[in-house]
Amino acid sequence: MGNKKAVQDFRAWAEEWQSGIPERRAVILYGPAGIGKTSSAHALGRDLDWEVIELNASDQRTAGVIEKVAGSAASMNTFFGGKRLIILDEADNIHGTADRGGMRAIAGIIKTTLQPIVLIANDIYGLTSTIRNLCLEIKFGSVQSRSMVPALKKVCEAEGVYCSQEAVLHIAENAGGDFRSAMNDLQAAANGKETLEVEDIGTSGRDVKENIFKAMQKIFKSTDCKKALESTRGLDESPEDLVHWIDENLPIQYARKDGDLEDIRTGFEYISKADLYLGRVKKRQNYRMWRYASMLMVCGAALSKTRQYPGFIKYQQPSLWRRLGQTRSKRDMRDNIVSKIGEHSFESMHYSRNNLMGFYSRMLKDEKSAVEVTATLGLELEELMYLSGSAKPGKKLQKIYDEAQKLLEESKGKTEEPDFFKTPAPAVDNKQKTLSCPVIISEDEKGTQKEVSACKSEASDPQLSEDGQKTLLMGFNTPPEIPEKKETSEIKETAGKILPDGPKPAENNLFSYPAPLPEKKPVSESVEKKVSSILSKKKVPTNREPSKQGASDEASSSADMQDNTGEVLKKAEPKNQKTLFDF
Ligand SMILES: Nc1ncnc2c1ncn2[C@@H]1O[C@H](COP(=O)(O)OP(=O)(O)OP(=O)(O)O)[C@@H](O)[C@H]1O
Repeated sequence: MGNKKAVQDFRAWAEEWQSGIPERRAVILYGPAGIGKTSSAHALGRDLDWEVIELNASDQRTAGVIEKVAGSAASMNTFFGGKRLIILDEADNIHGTADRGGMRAIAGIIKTTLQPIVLIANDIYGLTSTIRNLCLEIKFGSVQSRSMVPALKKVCEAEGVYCSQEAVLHIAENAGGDFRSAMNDLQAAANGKETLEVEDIGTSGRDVKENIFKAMQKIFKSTDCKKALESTRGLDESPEDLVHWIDENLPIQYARKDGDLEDIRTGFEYISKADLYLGRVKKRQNYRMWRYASMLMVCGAALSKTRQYPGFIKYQQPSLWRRLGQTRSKRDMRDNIVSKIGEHSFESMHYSRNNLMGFYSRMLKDEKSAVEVTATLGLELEELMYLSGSAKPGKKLQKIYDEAQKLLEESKGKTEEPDFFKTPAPAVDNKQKTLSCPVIISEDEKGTQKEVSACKSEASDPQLSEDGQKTLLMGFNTPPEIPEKKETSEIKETAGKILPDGPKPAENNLFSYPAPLPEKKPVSESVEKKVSSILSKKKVPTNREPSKQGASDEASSSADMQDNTGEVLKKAEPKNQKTLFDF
């Protein structure tokens, strides 16, 4: 129903597929919701007897999923040689965290697909310009209410409900060009009825989008706060959207020829207070505070006028939304580049955007590094333009891009990164090996002692890569491997025999570790000092001999303490090792 021209173009594109591969392998059907875009795609598939595969917004549409489902469907022929129509519904919503990389994947598939692809979108600017350039764009318009009437009547007949002409007309007009809404309204109104009159619709009629304009009128033309609030209650707009409507239209409505801005100023003060509440709602997730926000924005705007503003005003949709829609593809492109940088540098999106993007952009200034950066990140020509800050894809950029593609072709199959980003392998010298592989004394079966490296031989050691590069694990002082059968005391003994130039093994003590502490005084000294100061104050014997005159309880406890400290002092060997006392 309706959209004749759009349907014709769509059909013509499909006919091209019947006889080969058309120049544009994919089509974008775009326009408002509920006007038959998805239905047209399915109808086309049925008319031409094509198999249909649909990926809609409820499916997770990451790059991986799209490549798996649409990619393989696009590159394989059907069993009987017919075509397979791939429908990507709500394609303008493929963004954000979950669908990251999805747009790139779609662009890649469109370039090489052997099967027709249909992208469906409400907002064409929600798609990247790369995708838009690859596709044929077909615009679908709202369905006119007079076109809806026969279709609604047909549905009534099929359902065995009598609908009066006025009732059907009323539903059609109320739908605002959205046939899905009209059908929903018809179903809601006719539910459980055999006849449907216009009065039945009055109560169940939907609050269509156009009502926002009526609500604007109530807010700006009257000073009745209650009525203004009521007009916003049944709207399909949350206070977060409504505030943009009021913000956009307040200065239009309260503009005065004499240039007096007082009413506008007062109105904006209320809007800003409402905005504070909206912020709190978001932060605390306390939606009860929406009522204060609504009250402030609606009543504030209505009561801020000091005089009446008669005459017709054409209320506007929030321009912020339009601007966001227009810049969305740019923001998407930036996020795509940032995600590639993040992937390459193992950094977050946030860090990559704020700290790294500038560096990568500078690397594009030198032609040689630009080719390598482009290849390594897998930049598209448009992304290259964005990152280099060029408005047009000049010859220089095109050359960089082409060379990067060549580089990628050449490195296909190789797993290595281009040299530019390769980390040079550190030289491995014998000294390093000695440090990381302590030598221990081990005894063979005959009781002969031998010096043995704690690490396995280089050739058989999995921690050493082929080119002799050290792995991460090797960089740390891992305690030497100890044969399982040995008792703990034996292990300690073996550990004690570690040669002086090798690192000391960590004692199995929660509070000690073998790292040298050069700037700190040796623990034992400080403990000794403390203890001797206590002892000198208490004047107690310095050994375990019992006091001849009978030591006081206090003194004996000090003696115990000294004894214990002696233990601690012993444990504190070697001197620079940290102990419990240090904490
Ligand atoms: N022009 C039309 N002719 C016939 N039926 C239509 C038309 N528009 C919408 N419908 C009916 O409305 C319902 C919704 O249509 P459809 O899903 O095709 O809309 P859409 O434009 O793809 O909307 P959205 O953008 O929300 O996906 C379908 O059940 C379809 O039968």
